[in-house]
Amino acid sequence: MDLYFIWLVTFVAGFWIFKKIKEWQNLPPGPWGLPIVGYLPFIDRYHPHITLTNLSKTYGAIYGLKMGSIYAVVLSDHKLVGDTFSKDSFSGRAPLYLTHGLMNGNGIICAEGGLWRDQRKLITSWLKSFGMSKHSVSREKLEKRIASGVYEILENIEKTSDAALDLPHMLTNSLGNVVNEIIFGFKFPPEDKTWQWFRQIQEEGCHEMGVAGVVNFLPFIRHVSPSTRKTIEVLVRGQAQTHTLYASMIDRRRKMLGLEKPKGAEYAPHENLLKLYPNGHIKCIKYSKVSPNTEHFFDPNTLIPTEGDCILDNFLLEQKKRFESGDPTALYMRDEQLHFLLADMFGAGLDTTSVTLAWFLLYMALFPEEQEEIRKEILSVYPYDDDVDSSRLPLLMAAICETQRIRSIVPVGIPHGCIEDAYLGNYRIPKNAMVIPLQWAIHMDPNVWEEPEKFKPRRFLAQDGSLLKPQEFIPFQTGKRMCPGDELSRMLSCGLVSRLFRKQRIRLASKIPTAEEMRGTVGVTLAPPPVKYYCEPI
Ligand code: HEM
Repeated sequence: MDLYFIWLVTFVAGFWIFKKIKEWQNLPPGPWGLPIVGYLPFIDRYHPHITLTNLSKTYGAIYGLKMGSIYAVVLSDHKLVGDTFSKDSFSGRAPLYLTHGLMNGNGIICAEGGLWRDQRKLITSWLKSFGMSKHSVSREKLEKRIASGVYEILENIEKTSDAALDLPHMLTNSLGNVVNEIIFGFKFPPEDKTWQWFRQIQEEGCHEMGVAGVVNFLPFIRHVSPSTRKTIEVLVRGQAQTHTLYASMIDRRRKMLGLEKPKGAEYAPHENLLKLYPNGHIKCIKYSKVSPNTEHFFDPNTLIPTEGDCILDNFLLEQKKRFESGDPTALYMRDEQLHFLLADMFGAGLDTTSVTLAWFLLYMALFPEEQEEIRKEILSVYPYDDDVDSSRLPLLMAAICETQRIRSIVPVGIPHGCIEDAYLGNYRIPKNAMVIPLQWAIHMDPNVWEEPEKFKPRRFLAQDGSLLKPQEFIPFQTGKRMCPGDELSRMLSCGLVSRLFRKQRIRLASKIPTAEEMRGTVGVTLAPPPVKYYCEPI
């Protein structure tokens, strides 16, 4: 009996070890790491995309490595990214602490499964109906909204003659109001304190999320590192603060539409936030890791409501419909989800577009001859100040594409999560693996792009002068979760730059950034060095 038992245990253990070795053998190749932390200590904290790109030169277009508690698979070939991200198995999000832990799978960026599919369908169709598709009837209306935001910037520039301007900051403020109209249905008044506060929370949040990178992979770090604990505190409080602002916008927009909050849609913190200050004012506190906390009171009635369609109204109307009809998917339309969705749309839409434009302005100031050529194109196609169509300005669009290639604003890409055990070719990808589409490696591959470190907008032009879209160019990624705001961002960038360049010539007021500064600063996005500009009227 004893012998039989020993034999059975040995057999089961042997089988288990054999199975594990087989599984391990089928994983993609990759570097060894240390126990617990994996390869994390060897990744350049400030330029992780460079370390990962260098590894792809050793291990190939697909490799795997342990990053703390997470197994990551890195893809550095556009075709592999396309094939992988078109599969349902890879449509999840990586189980990172900051995304899963802080967002709880709410919103759209961190959502998965039924919630994600439902919200993505809604967002895509709403964006289209607002004019964000090439042949939409409402496109003209959207162009006009964008134009009005741009005039605000131009007026501000004209007012500040001869001064060195923080142009990216000015652009973000005005662009932000266009995005605010589309998402919330409100604009902030010019120079509004609460708008600055809201932007600062967003900017510091984006920066801190990058800095806190390691906590994503080793969540226990927050219990031992006071600095990481403080970062998380700032992020959590910042989130609560912005939710206060959303709560007041939701309340006001609901009243404007004459809607009641459906029973079952309540979000407890929302109710409490609005009860805090009976006169309806909001206490806006700015928690910071780098400066003392500040506070001010905000009267939501100062927000300027807009006429056009917005995501918030569409959500509220859909919410009413689903709750009234007893649709089981009403579950996806609760106020809690709405708060996270608004935050996602604002963050995804504004930060990405303004960082892209900030890099673009910098390259335009560094390459004045390209700036002149682009201006010539704008003035020849649109001699009068008309609504602009990006397809008629190929050189301008080529320069924007080249900016997005040479400085991928999300250089490691936005990772996906593997929702079930799956295979890529012969490699086994385990459930919960993080799949990284390494944009930097793809956009800087010398086998695809000649002299990849050189800024050459014309690489995006065909011989007949039309705009080329090489398949290796994936700033918005590809597949099931591809950015739904790509067309909006093109419309915003083109609408803004074409009007700015027709009126102003820009040049650097700060000293030329060093090669090191031109590498950018990694947060959620790769930010350019902060520089100022002179604008000279044409
Ligand atoms: C230059 C500007 C932009 C860039 C480079 C960019 C890039 C990206 C990337 C790389 C992703 C991840 C896609 C994936 O997971 O496979 C993404 C997702 C997303 N983007 Fe953008 N984006 C930009 C502008 C916008 C704008 C203007 C909006 C809308 C207002 C927007 C809304 C979103 C949303 C909602 C998602 C999440 C999609 C999902 O998880 O299903 N983005 N974006």
